[in-house]
Amino acid sequence: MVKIAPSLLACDFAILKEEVTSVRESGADLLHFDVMDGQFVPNISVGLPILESLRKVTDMTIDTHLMIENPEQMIDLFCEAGSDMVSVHYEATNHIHRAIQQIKSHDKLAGVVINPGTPVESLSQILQDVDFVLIMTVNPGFGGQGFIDSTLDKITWLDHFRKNNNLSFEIEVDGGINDQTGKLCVDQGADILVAGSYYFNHDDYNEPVRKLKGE
Ligand SMILES: O=C(CO)[C@H](O)[C@H](O)COP(=O)(O)O
Ligand SMILES: [Co+2]
Repeated sequence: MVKIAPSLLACDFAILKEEVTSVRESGADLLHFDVMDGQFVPNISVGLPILESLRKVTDMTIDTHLMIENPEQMIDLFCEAGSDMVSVHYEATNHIHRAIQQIKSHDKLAGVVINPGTPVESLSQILQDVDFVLIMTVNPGFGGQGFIDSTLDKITWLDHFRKNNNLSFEIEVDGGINDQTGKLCVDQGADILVAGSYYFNHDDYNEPVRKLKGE
């Protein structure tokens, strides 16, 4: 069964605790936490103080997506602040193995992310070492953008790669996910669907979870 990860970027931060309670009750599986530094992406979002507060009010798995330059400088802090999963962009570091090992040294699940313009084959040397791969299906930096169809082939490629090499990393997708694009991704082998605007635009959060899970 596919896992659903609402992206808190689209929630109402003024009532974060209530939002997180509603997300849990909706049957979602993970909390996706987007960190933007204004350098790697042209936007700034939330950081360590919000993550620490979030950790205090939920036992849900927190999936931290670091859209920041030089992630090695911040990985320890984001692990210690309460993340359960941390992903770093392949494009943001010259030393992806070091960054992945740094996350794992905290006993956290480690993921690598690629932008829509980055070929998925670039990941072939790191796939043995990661717990999950995050395929960006929009250019990162903003919620509410349209799904880029050409990213679907990357999911297919990853699904074949893991089967052919007996690997068990999960495939997560992020950006422009709704019930239709979500189904396309799941059909290609995606295991985790991140949904921001589609999820939080519903009055009843049970509905997007049901639809994204194809129920
Ligand atoms: O990483 C992200 C943006 O860079 C977000 O997770 C993503 O955009 C979710 O928002 P939406 O579902 O509205 O596209
Ligand atoms: Co994200």
